[in-house]
Amino acid sequence: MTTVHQIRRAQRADGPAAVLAIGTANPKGSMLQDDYADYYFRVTNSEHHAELKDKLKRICKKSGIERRYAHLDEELLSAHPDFSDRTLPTLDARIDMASAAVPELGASAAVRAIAEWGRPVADVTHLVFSTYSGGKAPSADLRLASLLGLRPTVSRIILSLNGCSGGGRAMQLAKELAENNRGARVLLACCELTLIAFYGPQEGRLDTILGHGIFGDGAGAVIIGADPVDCIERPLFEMVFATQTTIPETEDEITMRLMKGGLDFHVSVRVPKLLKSKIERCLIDAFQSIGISAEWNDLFWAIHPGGRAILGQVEQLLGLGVDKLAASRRVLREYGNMSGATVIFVLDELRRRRARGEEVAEWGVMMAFGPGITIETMVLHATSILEEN
Ligand SMILES: CC(=O)CC(=O)SCCNC(=O)CCNC(=O)[C@H](O)C(C)(C)COP(=O)(O)OP(=O)(O)OC[C@H]1O[C@@H](n2cnc3c(N)ncnc32)[C@H](O)[C@@H]1OP(=O)(O)O
Repeated sequence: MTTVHQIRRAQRADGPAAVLAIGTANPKGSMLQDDYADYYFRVTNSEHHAELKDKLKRICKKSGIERRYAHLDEELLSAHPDFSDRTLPTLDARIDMASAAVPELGASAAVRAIAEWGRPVADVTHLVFSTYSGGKAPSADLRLASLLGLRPTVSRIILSLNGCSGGGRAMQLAKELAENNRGARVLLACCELTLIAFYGPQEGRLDTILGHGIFGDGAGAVIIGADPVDCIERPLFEMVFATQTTIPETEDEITMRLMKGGLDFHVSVRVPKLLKSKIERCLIDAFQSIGISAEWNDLFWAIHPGGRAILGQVEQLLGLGVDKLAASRRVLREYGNMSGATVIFVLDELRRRRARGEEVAEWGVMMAFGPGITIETMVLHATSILEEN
């Protein structure tokens, strides 16, 4: 007679979950960071806030960002001039706009990931969708499933308001799903559109200036599964170990709240230093848990580029060589902080570097940070197949 234990074993995958394909997408509209302060103060009719404009110019200059993408362009803003005033009730209109645009951009990224994966869309068993830009049910996950033609039995999960740790959280969840369900193929999509949180400047609200200076729009999609099918699926990164850590008593340091005028957010100036105080502990604990002793400079790094200062603090703390955070820096430079989607772009950049023959270590770490303050840490192993892609 078959035992429950045998059934359980048969239900689980044999090997670790792996990233099998990656796709990314951005809205068509983009802007050079050098032009952003002039644009923002002009379209929000805020030229009279001259000091705030100067501050935004300073932040843009020091941000390490060259270009950012946004769905909300001047044409859409002229149809919704009330978006510029955070005291007006615009949440309904923003949610309507996001409900269409978030799954559409997510689908663009997912189509690329699925094409690279090489298997039919009907083989997707689970969908994990993460966004801070939604606010209604059924959510973007259902619309995305319909846009892609996923099977009606696909198991859907929506993660909401995880902020910049959303991509890391979704990756860990997808790993658990893939390893605990033999044959599962998880489509992870993370799409963040700033239209939910775009409004004019206000005296005394300096985090509004910071946010408008660094956040951008983007979507990342990943196919995750264990026990890859020979000759069809090509694992890029094996997902070896994952943890989540919360820094105690920091719940007020990064916050988001849906208000009648859109998503209100706060990012304290202490964030880079608070992260610096905890990151090495997370890394030591992660590597000790799997019995690997790691020299930080012998790893590859996929750190969420939340801001130039965060990358600087991590680099200094860990004594990293000058090129170790190059993938994160490049993504920050070319797209800005796309919140939860950003780490997916960094993984994509790392595998491209390796495909071009640049040296990428065998073992590495992905880290993402969000409200909590939450630190998502995942130890990754780059497979040899990566070199042949
Ligand atoms: C949303 C999520 O869930 C997760 C996230 O990713 S949250 C976002 C995380 N990102 C951050 O916290 C940004 C980290 N900060 C940085 O990268 C850098 O400080 C920066 C690019 C903003 C500025 O670069 P810098 O080298 O520090 O320059 P610095 O001269 O010290 O600062 C420039 C200005 O930015 C201001 N500034 C820095 N951090 C700020 C913050 N959190 N809020 C408001 N203003 C801020 C400074 O006060 C300074 O203002 P003045 O010019 O008026 O003095």
